[in-house]
Amino acid sequence: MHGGTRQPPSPQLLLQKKIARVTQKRKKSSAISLSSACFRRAAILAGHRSRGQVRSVGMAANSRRIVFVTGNAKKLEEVKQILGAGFPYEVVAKKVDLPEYQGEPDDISRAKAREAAKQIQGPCVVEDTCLCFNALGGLPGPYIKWFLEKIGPEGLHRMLTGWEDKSASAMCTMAFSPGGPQDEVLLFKGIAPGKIVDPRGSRDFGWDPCFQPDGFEKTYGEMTKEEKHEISHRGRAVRAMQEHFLKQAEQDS
Ligand SMILES: O=P(O)(O)OP(=O)(O)OP(=O)(O)OC[C@H]1O[C@@H](n2cnc3c(O)ncnc32)[C@H](O)[C@@H]1O
Ligand SMILES: [Mg+2]
Repeated sequence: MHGGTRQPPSPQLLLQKKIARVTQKRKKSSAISLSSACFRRAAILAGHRSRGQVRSVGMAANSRRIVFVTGNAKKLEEVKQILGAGFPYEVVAKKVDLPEYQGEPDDISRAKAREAAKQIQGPCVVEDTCLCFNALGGLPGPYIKWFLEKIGPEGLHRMLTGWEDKSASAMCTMAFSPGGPQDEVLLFKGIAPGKIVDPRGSRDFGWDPCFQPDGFEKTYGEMTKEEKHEISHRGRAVRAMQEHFLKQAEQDS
């Protein structure tokens, strides 16, 4: 027996329990596919569609699947790892090179999701990642891809020579489009504060070796995937999206 003070269950544990509950319910219900119900529900909530109109959109979506549109294999790998085996939908990847939009991160994510939905002709999820340097007023932000491509992780670190403030934040925005051009896009965000350091660790994925999250002595590049996902921008955003879909699935089952 312990002395009475019980730790509250962690958000991760609560999420796992929810996944188990929804998966169990899904097994019991053969009448309707959860993913189509989920997509319909999201479209009803998000768009301005009647249940009848939405039914056809839901049915067009492949049953029990969420289409994740990205041109980046590493992102896909991480999203699948974060969702884990317990997620009641199969994540299907569609490799499409989407335009790199300019502007504010939320607007970019919405435009990207709408374009992806147009190209694949149905509901889908996209994600956009920003790396924002506080000394530079948030830049490179959504343009990090080009900076990384041209100057690499060393160059990103060197960009802050002359600035005392090395702090930065990594931001991931997952965006779900129910499929229609006028449908509202749902956004799920995850932010990880940290700092830009001289690169250390694996160079397997983007700017991982030069980003050290707050509270850790390791860069993303030095962390195991599990360590990274626990606290990363993507881990946070994907779990927020996962909670949303599980809630919808629970309500619809
Ligand atoms: O097709 P999409 O999904 O847009 O894939 P992308 O590679 O073009 O991705 P972004 O437009 O979101 O640009 C983000 C850049 O940051 C990199 N990146 C994204 N997530 C990262 C992470 O967790 N760790 C390190 N680098 C990352 C990625 O490789 C890109 O160079
Ligand atoms: Mg991109």
